Amino acid sequence: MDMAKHLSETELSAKILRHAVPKMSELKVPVTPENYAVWYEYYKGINLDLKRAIDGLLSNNVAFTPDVSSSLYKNYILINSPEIIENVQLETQVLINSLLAKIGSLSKDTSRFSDSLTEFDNALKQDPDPVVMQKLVKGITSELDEIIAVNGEMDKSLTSMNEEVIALKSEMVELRSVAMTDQLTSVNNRRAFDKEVISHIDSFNHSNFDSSLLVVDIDHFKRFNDIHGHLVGDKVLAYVAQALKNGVKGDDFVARYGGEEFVILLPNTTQEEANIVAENLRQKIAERNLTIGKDKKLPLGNITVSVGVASLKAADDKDSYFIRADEALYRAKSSGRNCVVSERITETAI
Ligand SMILES: Nc1nc2c(ncn2[C@@H]2O[C@H](COP(=O)(O)OP(=O)(O)OP(=O)(O)O)[C@@H](O)[C@H]2O)c(=O)[nH]1
Repeated sequence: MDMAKHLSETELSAKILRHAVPKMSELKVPVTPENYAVWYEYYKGINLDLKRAIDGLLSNNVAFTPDVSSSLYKNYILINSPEIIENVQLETQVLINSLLAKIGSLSKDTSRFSDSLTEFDNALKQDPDPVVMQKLVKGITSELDEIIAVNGEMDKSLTSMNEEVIALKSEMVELRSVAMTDQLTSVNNRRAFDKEVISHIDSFNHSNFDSSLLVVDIDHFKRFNDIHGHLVGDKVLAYVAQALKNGVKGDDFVARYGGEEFVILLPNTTQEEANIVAENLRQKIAERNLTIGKDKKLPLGNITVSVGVASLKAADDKDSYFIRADEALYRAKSSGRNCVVSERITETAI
């Protein structure tokens, strides 16, 4: 085989090492620099006389005794290419260094293997004792097996860690949604609104767009509680929340601000457009005659809401924005309820 073709020096050294060391071990040839030089040259395929000699020995099943090895070294290496020993040592060191660099990036489980390689590298530099070299090669082989096994385990634990992370992520998403949802009405809660309005104002400051805010309050809600009890009051709250949610677009953000008060953030909506949205919501809720009881025969009467509208201004923060809409709501209540009032005090309907 001619390994010298198409390979870089390091690739070639690695390839030769992978063939030479097991073969030497199989033939019980100690891994000394001299012996390794012989087998390195054999697998490199350039020293044709040496190749012929070894192939002849192999096909005749001749044992590679120390004498046989020594005469191969003297007759085919020392005579033909005495510089080969130095080259082999150099190339082997280059190979070991590149292996060390690769292993350095793996886990600490492989650090023992890296220590063994360093030891092997040092031994090579110091004209080593064959017995020590053989022991080192054996050690490296068995540690390599161990690393392969450890890496298999590592793969498994990485997979299960990955699964745990995915499960944890979905739990986090669920928890986040519970933390941001009003349990009674299933719309966003006050905390979610505060977060949303802050990021909304932040985007507004970066790229000026229209934004409007509705504050919606159920009229005389106390009466529902007083006449029908808190449980019916809760149902009315849930009904109004869903009516608001169903009455706006996907980008609009409906939240229960507290008690019987809701807020709706309308991105890309002018105040005039917001007035129309608010008026539509008010009408839809007012039109419906709610009934309660087992067979839904007990009339609950009409539910009405009052709405305050404000539009976002450059100097606004979340509080000033809300306060202007809430002041408009206060005026709507003062004007007789069941109406929409914008911050410019333009009443649109009763
Ligand atoms: N059932 C129920 N009632 C609530 C809840 N939160 C607040 N309330 C009640 O909502 C009522 C609000 O009453 P008020 O603030 O006087 O307002 P109102 O009766 O709606 O009157 P106006 O807003 O002036 O039209 C109070 O009776 C609160 O107890 C809730 O989660 N469930």
